Amino acid sequence: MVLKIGLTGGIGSGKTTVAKIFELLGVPVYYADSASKRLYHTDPELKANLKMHFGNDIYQNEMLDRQKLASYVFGDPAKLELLNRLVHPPTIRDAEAWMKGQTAHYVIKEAALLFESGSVAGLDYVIGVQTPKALRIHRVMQRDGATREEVLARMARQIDADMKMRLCDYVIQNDEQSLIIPQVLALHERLLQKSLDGNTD
Ligand SMILES: Nc1ncnc2c1ncn2[C@@H]1O[C@H](COP(=O)(O)OP(=O)(O)OP(=O)(O)O)[C@@H](O)[C@H]1O
Repeated sequence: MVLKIGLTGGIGSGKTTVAKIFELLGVPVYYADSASKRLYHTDPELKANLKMHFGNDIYQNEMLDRQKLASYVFGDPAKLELLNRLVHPPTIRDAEAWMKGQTAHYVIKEAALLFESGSVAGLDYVIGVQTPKALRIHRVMQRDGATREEVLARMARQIDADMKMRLCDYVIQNDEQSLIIPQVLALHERLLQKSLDGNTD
């Protein structure tokens, strides 16, 4: 059976880095964030909803003006929540359609807001990537050229990373003392076995 696996973690925890290692092992990975960016342009219902709630001018020649949309939701939790409520359902549907077409032993859906969006429903297991907050802040500042305050503001919009880890079935440690490749390999073997056994317990 094709197991459906979620992969999540706090901002900058290393979700994408871990997902790329699974991809090297031949595991198909759905990246929810980049999928939603595609759906902004390709999903007619989402486009209509965004125009209705945020104004026609967020699209210029049918291309989303991401900066304008970001400026509308920045610092406004209610508008950000509305945006998430509009974007998550089509992304969940898109992920489900993508998963149905896969034939691997297991597939991975990588999503920062796996629990917040409700998209955890329908998944067999969830893997969390756990990284100390100070290291996450440092890595995102380096990766994005962002200030500490900008990173902290992004983190404040997600549920606490440690709480997320308690909701996961498996946790990969991505601190400076741990190597992630052996952890991914060990998990890969376990998940292959579970798929072969038809086991989702
Ligand atoms: N084990 C590691 N050693 C060194 N650098 C790492 C490690 N894991 C991740 N990084 C780096 O930390 C940064 C954040 O990692 P990554 O982009 O994978 O995190 P993410 O959880 O996908 O982030 P976001 O939530 O912002 O999408 C990247 O620049 C990545 O190269």
